[in-house]
Amino acid sequence: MASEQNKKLKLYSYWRSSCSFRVRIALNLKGLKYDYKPVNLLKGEQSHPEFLKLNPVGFVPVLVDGDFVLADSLPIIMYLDDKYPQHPLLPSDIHKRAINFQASHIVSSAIQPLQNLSVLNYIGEKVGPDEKLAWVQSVLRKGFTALEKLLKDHTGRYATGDEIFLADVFLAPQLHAAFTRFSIPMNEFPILSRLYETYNATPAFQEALPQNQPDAVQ
Ligand SMILES: N[C@@H](CCC(=O)N[C@@H](CS)C(=O)NCC(=O)O)C(=O)O
Repeated sequence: MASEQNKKLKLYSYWRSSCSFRVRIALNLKGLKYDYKPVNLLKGEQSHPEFLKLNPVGFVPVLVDGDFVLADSLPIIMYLDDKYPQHPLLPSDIHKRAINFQASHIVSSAIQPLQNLSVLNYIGEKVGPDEKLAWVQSVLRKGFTALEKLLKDHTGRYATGDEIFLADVFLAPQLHAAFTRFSIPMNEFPILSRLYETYNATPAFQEALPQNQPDAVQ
């Protein structure tokens, strides 16, 4: 039954999309196989009419489970967590659970939307191409400073203790982008840097890395 269900899962993803990367980590943690459907954001495939039928807002990721179509990484991950209980992504302790949501939301509302491709293209056109990196770095530093403060009383091997939860699924892609693409020095953020090293040594995260996806451009 489980393997029949797994065959139906399709993930519309772009290799460098941090939001897609979150879902890939969740799928890997739960041991779910899926068909990878590449959407080339640089070619504007997210705005093609066929893709807009799946997600009218024109963003990856989109999960298709049989006839059910779901967009946006948080609802997708929560759906997977409800449907596939193996490796729960939310702790049972209500405070730890709330901290997981807070950390995830810092990434998904105070960082990622401000450095999305469409925002950077707009800044590049209206303000100037040289301003893009400075803008992203200021957004990352503000968000990461908040995350360091939030996590210092909760962190263990992973963000909120010694088990992998939602906060880790959201943090890993953002840290990867910051440290590899946007030249944020790792030594500015010691807790986040340590977590980043741990994620890079954890198979479910390694397999979800951008460079390990079928549409990766090396
Ligand atoms: N809240 C959404 C955001 C989705 C999103 O911003 N996706 C980006 C890639 S990480 C995208 O498709 N960008 C295309 C564009 O800006 O045109 C989620 O978490 O999935």
